[in-house]
Amino acid sequence: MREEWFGKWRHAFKLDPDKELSDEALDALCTSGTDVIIIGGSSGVTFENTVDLMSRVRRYELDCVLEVSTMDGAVPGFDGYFVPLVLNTQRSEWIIGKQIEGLQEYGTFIPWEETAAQGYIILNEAATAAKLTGAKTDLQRDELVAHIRMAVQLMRLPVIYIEYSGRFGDMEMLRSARGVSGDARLFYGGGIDSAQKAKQAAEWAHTIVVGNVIYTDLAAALSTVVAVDSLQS
Ligand SMILES: CC(C)=CCC/C(C)=C/CC/C(C)=C/CC/C(C)=C/CC/C(C)=C/CC/C(C)=C/CC/C(C)=C/COP(=O)(O)OP(=O)(O)O
Ligand SMILES: O=P(O)(O)OC[C@@H](O)CO
Ligand SMILES: [Mg+2]
Repeated sequence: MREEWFGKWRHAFKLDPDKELSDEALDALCTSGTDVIIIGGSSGVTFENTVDLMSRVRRYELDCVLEVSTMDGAVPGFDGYFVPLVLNTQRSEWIIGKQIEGLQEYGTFIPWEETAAQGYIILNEAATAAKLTGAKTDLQRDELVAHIRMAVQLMRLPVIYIEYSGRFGDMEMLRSARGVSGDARLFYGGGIDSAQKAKQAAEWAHTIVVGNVIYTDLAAALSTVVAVDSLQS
């Protein structure tokens, strides 16, 4: 299997174009030793606020990739692109509908070597993304495993994203996910707001993603980078 452009990341900060971030905070994040800045959000993402944030991150050496979550927010110039598909919803528009519309619009311009699908499994009912997509968040362990087998073995998705955005998730669920993640990279995000939680999640996920705490407690956000440094992938 070829080495993917996201294949070595252990830690990512996710920045939301719809939220304010000072230059000082951005500097601290971009020089923290994190592997990548992911730009993405599930609401209020526009072309303008995405370009603005991208150009601010571009002042640093660090890779900067976009999770495309709205048609408006598909902006050229990133190092890589993720296209999310929500696997645990019955609403097909969030599995392939919007993505096909996106391909109709931008298909010719997509840098395929640096573009990958992410199989999202959203497990926190209070997350904006869960409400937006009508995700079935109360999956039992065997249902989770079946979703991941579907994604990895049948759909051959390169990334599985266990999403608890807004709260720290069930690490036993994450452990089960890792057990069947096969050749896919397993991303985990949700409620990581300390070095200890970062370590716990990084025990099972290939890549941990830290989002909301950036905007409430920058020092705590920064402490999550060092916590993963000391672990093997
Ligand atoms: C040259 C050029 C134009 C380049 C662009 C190339 C490119 C790759 C284009 C893609 C075109 C395309 C396929 C577009 C489709 C876009 C689209 C609308 C896809 C649907 C995505 C989707 C399933 C969205 C649902 C929500 C979701 C899963 C978002 C992911 C991010 C996320 C969960 C962020 C967390 O959100 P947050 O706001 O922080 O949430 P909380 O409030 O809970 O914290
Ligand atoms: O914002 P938090 O809860 O850290 O979650 C990170 C990320 O998974 C959001 O998509
Ligand atoms: Mg958020």
